Formats: sequence, C-alpha cells, structure tokens
Amino acid sequence: MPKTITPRPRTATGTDGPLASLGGLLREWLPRQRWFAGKDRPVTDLTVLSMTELFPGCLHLLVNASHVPVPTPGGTPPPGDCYQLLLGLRRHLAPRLERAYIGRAQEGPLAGLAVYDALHDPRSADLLLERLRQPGTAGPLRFGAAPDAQVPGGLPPRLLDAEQSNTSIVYGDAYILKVFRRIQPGVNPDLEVPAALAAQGCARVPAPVAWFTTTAPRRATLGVLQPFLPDATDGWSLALSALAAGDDFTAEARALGRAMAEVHLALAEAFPPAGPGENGRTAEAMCARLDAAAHAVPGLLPFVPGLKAAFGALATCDTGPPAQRIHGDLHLGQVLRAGRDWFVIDFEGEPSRPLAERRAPQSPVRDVAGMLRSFDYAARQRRPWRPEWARRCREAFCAGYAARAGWDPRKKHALLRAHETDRAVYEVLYEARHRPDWLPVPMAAIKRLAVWGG
Ligand SMILES: Nc1ncnc2c1ncn2[C@@H]1O[C@H](COP(=O)(O)OP(=O)(O)O)[C@@H](O)[C@H]1O
Ligand SMILES: O=P(O)(O)O[C@H]1O[C@H](CO)[C@@H](O[C@H]2O[C@H](CO)[C@@H](O)[C@H](O)[C@H]2O)[C@H](O)[C@H]1O
Repeated sequence: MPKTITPRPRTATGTDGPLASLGGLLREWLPRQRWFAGKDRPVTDLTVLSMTELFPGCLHLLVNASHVPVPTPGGTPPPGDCYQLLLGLRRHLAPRLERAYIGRAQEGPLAGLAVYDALHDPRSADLLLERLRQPGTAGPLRFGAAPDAQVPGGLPPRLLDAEQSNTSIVYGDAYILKVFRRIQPGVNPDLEVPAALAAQGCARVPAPVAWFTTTAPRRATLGVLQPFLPDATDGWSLALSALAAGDDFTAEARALGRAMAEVHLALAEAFPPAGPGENGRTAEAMCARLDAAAHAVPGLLPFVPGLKAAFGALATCDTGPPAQRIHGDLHLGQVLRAGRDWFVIDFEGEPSRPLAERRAPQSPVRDVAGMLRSFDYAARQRRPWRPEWARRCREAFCAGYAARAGWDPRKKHALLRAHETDRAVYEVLYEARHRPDWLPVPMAAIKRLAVWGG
C-alpha cells in the first residue's frame, strides 16, 4: 500500500505551503501521463526538487517520483525518476483548458486555484517562446540560443496532440519546441547531437536554434527549439498509407537507408569512433537486459534460452563496424520526408536507458536493426499482416544503407540478429508499460527470433 505523500520541498523560490497543496494533486495526475515511465510500479513519494516562478501564473517544477524498489536480475533500479512540469494556476479555467486540468489546490497560498498543465495554454506557450528569444536566467533555469538565431516573436503556438515521450509545441509552423518530460542529469543527446551534426554541415537533421537548461538540483537539458519542417510527413504515416493502398515502399526504404548511412557518417566525424565494438561485452549487456525484461514481462520467459543463443552468437563473431555515436531509438516515427528528402529527428535514444549509456558509442547496426523492426511493426498493423512487404522494405533499406556506408548490414548476420533481438526485447518492455494492446507485435518477433535460423 503506497504511503501518504508528504512532499519535502527543496525549492529555488517556493515555500512549503504551495508545495504541500500540489503534491496530492500531482500524485494522482502524474502516473496517468503517457510520458510517465513508472506505470508498472506504485509511486510512494513525490518530492519537489526545484520550483521556479517562470512568469506570473506559471510554475516550473522538477519533481522526483519514488517507487517501491523492485530488485531485478539487472540490479535494483534507481529509487525514482525526475519529471519536468509547467503548472498553470488560475482561479477560473477556460473550457478549452479542461483537458489540461490537474486539480484544485485545497490548502496554503494556492488554495482555491485551478492547477493545470501550462503547456496546453497558448498564453504560457507564448511566454515560453519569449523567454527562449531572450537568452537569460530565471532562478536555476538558463535560456540559450544559437549565435545566429533570429526567432520572430508572436508565432501562434499549437500543442502537438500525438501521444509521445515528451511534449512538443509548434510555433507558426516555423519552429517546434520539445519540452523533455523525464529529466536525467547531463546534456541531453537531442540537443548535443543535432548541434554537433549542424556544425558538420549535415543537413539531414534540423539544427537547434534555442534551448533551456537547469543548474538545480543538477545540470540538465530541459527543452530544445528547432526549425519545424512544415510539409513533412513521418515515415510511419507514409508506410501505413502505402500498406493501405497496397503500394510498394521499397524506393522510399532505399532512400531512407542512404539517408541514415549519411547521418551515421556525419556522426562518426562529429564524434570520432572509440575503436572496435566489444561484442562480448555488448552480448553480456543484452543478456542482462533480457533477464530484466523477462522479470517484468513473464511472457518472455519461455523464449529466453532461444534469444540468448542470438546474443551468444554475437559474442563469438568478428567485430563489425566500429562503435560510434548513433541515433539510439531509430524507427519510422523518427524520420520525416519533406519533398524528396528524408530527415532524422529525436536523438534522445531509448528514453528508459540511463543518459550515460545513451551517449556512449554503440554499433551503428543497432540503428539499422531499429528501422528493420519498424517495417515489421508497420506490416503488422493490418490483417492479413504483410510479411512480404516488410521483407522487401528491410532488404531495400539495407541496400540503400550499404550503397552509402560502404558496408552491408545484411553481411553482418549475427550482429544484426543480436541487435534486432535486443530491440524486440526493448519493445516488449515498452509496449507492456505504455501500450499493452500492442504487445503482440514485438512478441511475434520474439517468437521468430527465439528459433535459431528462423
Ligand atoms: N523538426 C520537425 N519538423 C516537423 N515535425 C517534427 C519535427 N520534430 C518533431 N516533429 C514531429 O513531432 C513528433 C514528436 O517529435 P519527437 O522528437 O519524436 O518527440 P518525442 O521524443 O516526444 O517522441 C514527431 O513524430 C514529428 O511528427
Ligand atoms: O516516443 P519515441 O519516439 O521516443 O519512441 C518510443 O515510442 C515509440 C512508439 O511511439 C516506440 O516505437 C515502437 O512503435 C512504433 C510504432 O508506433 C514502431 O515504428 C517502432 O518500430 C517501435 O519500436 C519506441 O520503441 C519508443 O522508444
């Protein structure tokens, strides 16, 4: 039984009073958000780590949600996760903000005020853009911009309503601000990598124009503004449309493979490779992740020995391409086609992994495997499912990749299979936590990959 929450504020600007009245409301609301990572573990405590009045009627909070510590074969997970919230406070909430409503504060100086998610409020979104246009500080918050940034004011904001890992606001179809939800200390790769690629002249990734960070309780990236590609369609929507129309998607998949190889080459220049990948250690890490996932999703248990065979084969195969910085969570939803070009977004990596792990050099095969899995996901969205469509897209993607990268992922069979297996294990965990209805999609791959030679 979770104990009663008593927030223990450590604040930049606040006092105990306001926080005491917010804690109970947040504890109900937080676990219902798509981006809340701890849905499978009850929240035992909520602590406000920092609170800053960003502008009148809008509080910026970093809160730590603690969970019952559940030991897993991979060790005991950290006691909690830190989330970024922007809370609006109003006496009367306009009907258009009802879906952002969190609750009404019952006590302290905020008593009687309606508390809501301020990112849904165009007025707050406006003021946030103004802060980004004028680099400076607010308590521990730091607002910075690229030297040549010239973001116009007054661009109308629009919240993206897609259910995502973070929350994004589009301004005047010219810029998009991603507000990170789960915050880990350190620089977020979704700021670090696109900035480094822009410095390399890589045009396949929108370059950051402004950002905001915090210094408390530790340094961390909180949000990034980048150009919005107004006429872009994401690869997932394009693939589903092609499937619905019975269209071939191989030309798109091949072009996407080339684009991804270009991004990998630019990444290798921006962050020089660390040396040959250590397959033995990678295989061990994959086995540990599988054990932890099977602990959380027992449906994986019967397949563990078969899946471990794929990791065992990785441990004994030749090194493959050098480890380098990669995208880390590549799938069809992370690529946008505008005109005839493919662009790549969202370099955050897999949100559930520690930041240090996401920023570490990894095999580029991991990204290839992510995209191959995504073709499989798309092909399973319709009945009867279309394995042949997926197979042809996978081939075409690899062919396009090989033409630009100079090496062919299909010739790294053991490496590719191990990474595909590891990715499918990640997906099982992701779907179990966030979209249980989708679980059969990665489970179908697990069943195939657990049969050696399948
Ligand atoms: N630069 C951009 N131009 C156009 N659309 C974008 C851009 N960046 C992101 N998007 C859209 O916003 C969605 C969410 O962005 P993403 O970075 O994947 O966020 P999250 O980390 O929350 O998944 C994407 O699926 C895409 O449709
Ligand atoms: O929100 P992110 O884009 O950071 O990524 C997370 O959510 C993705 C789903 O939105 C998830 O991707 C999985 O589902 C996709 C279809 O919705 C599919 O194309 C991908 O291949 C599959 O992995 C991703 O794993 C997760 O990190």
